[in-house]
Amino acid sequence: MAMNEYTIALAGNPNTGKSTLFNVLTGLRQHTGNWPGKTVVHAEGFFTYNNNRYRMIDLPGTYSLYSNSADEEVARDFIIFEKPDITIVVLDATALERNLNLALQVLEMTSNVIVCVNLMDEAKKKGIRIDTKKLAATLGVPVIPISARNKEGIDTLLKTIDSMVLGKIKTNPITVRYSPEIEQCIEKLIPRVKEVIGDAYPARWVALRLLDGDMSLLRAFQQQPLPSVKEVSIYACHGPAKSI
Ligand SMILES: Nc1nc2c(ncn2[C@@H]2O[C@H](COP(=O)(O)OP(=O)(O)OP(=O)(O)O)[C@@H](O)[C@H]2O)c(=O)[nH]1
Ligand SMILES: [Mg+2]
Repeated sequence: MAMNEYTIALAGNPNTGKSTLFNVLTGLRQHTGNWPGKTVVHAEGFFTYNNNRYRMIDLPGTYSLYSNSADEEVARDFIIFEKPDITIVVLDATALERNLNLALQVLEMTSNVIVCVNLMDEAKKKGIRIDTKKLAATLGVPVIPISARNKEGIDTLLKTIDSMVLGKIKTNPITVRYSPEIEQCIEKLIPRVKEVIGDAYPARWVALRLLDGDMSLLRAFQQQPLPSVKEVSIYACHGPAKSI
């Protein structure tokens, strides 16, 4: 029987152990180091588990997925346009608050997310305790504590990946709510966004990016085989125009 192939993207802040996890899962030797910005373009590797084949993409480490740098655009475009079956967000257990920012951004983009809280060994040494069950309930996606360097938690991660691609795990990602003014704009924009780009992209996230004036995202959309997104951008900048 032919194996199904699924794509998994690894996202996270710089230096959280993404490449270390990539190497553990794929058996490859993607270069790792303890300084930020190591993975510049994404690397690809493969592994099989429970009769499924997985293509892993090690995305560059970023603090956000707006359009501040080439790295952020690479990571953003992969998640939005390549639509990985699963995005694993790798967090540093010793800097959870800062790292969760990126996790929330990914959860606005896709619901197929597994959060890995890495460097649990370091957190333990520092006396940091993390209630991963509570975090999972709050975020609405699985949260797995791991130590990639010590290969701890990998079995649970693999089982969770397997359950997710088989549809046995239904996620319910938290929705970040903004000020009433912004929420009103989002509400107005969403139907227009859906009209232009259809259901293939997360409309709420696109609306938010438009409200932020993210021209780089518009350019990325214009390179996709889609109707022009000009109308939506005009709407985002000036409110409802007569011609729309
Ligand atoms: N103590 C400990 N160190 C880890 C663990 N996982 C990774 N590291 C170390 O953290 C450093 C960064 O790891 P990388 O895998 O290069 O991190 P990265 O997220 O790929 O970094 P960028 O590509 O720059 O975004 C390396 O020195 C790793 O050995 C872990 O579970 N525990
Ligand atoms: Mg890396």
